[in-house]
Amino acid sequence: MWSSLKAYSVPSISYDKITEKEVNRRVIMKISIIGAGKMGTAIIKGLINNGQNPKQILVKTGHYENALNLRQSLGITAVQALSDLATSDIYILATPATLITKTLSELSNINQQNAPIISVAAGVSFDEMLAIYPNAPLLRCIPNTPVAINQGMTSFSTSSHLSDNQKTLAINLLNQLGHTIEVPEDKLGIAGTIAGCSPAFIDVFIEALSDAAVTNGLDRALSYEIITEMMKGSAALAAESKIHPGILKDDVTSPGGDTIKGVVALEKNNFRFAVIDAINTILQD
Ligand SMILES: NC(=O)C1=CN([C@@H]2O[C@H](COP(=O)(O)OP(=O)(O)OC[C@H]3O[C@@H](n4cnc5c(N)ncnc54)[C@H](O)[C@@H]3O)[C@@H](O)[C@H]2O)C=CC1
Ligand SMILES: O=C(O)[C@@H]1CCC=N1
Repeated sequence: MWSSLKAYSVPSISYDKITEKEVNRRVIMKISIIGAGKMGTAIIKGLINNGQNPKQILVKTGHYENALNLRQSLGITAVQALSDLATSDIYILATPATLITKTLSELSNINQQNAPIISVAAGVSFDEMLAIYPNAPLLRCIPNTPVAINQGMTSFSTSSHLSDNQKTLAINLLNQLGHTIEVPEDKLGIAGTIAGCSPAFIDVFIEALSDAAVTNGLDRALSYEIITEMMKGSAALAAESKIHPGILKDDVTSPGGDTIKGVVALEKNNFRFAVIDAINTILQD
């Protein structure tokens, strides 16, 4: 059922449907999440959805009440102080970027097991973090909100202070959330932007297509179903066939037909440039 502006929820796991492969991928380690807003919560949902025991997910939020609410809804373990996370196997920093260095400074005093630290903060470099916590076993990544349903696209970079075992542990965790790609740190900004920010552009596009559908008399919920199925299929066709998008577009545009008229109208309205400009504007920041 399509809801307009309501929070989504991830369906709970049906254990009888879990395959052997999934069982093997299930993790039992203690995961600490520091900051559980939109991204932290999406990661928690993805991990639980993949079979992680929620009690083994320790969550520290800015306001303890938020962690308690997550305990109520997702069954995680809420903690009050960073010092409660001393024996974690892995840390995920998902606070606003402005709080990352302060959090790392505190973490440097409590990370008893020298556990790997994953930062999801956009724009906070290894140099900035290592200046605060020298030799920290860091992995930087930019996930996107579909990690909540294990269909995320996460780009990541690793610091030289991450051992092979620490790297494996961290990447195994990210792999539970969907597709992952390692990139050099100087490419993390652009890779993270096109995957991390663009879900919002896609959502605006879905909304706009739906508005057009409703303008032309189609039921709102039906339009969302048609649009999202169309997007899934189009993305899958491009991903699986690896055919150039220009050729896939040509396949849809029948000579003298409807689609080319729509494509021309998009070009008239600078559709391509609007998209390129959106990404460039983000990166200019
Ligand atoms: N939202 C997204 O799609 C993506 C977000 N990110 C990154 O994730 C991070 C968080 O972004 P959002 O979740 O969107 O923001 P948000 O504002 O929803 O979440 C931030 C959370 O940090 C918590 N927090 C504040 N002070 C804290 C403290 N002292 N200790 C622990 N938690 C504290 C806040 O209560 C809040 O829940 C940012 O660094 C952002 O760059 C990265 C990729 C995608
Ligand atoms: O808007 C932001 O800053 C974060 C980073 C990527 C997606 N959301």
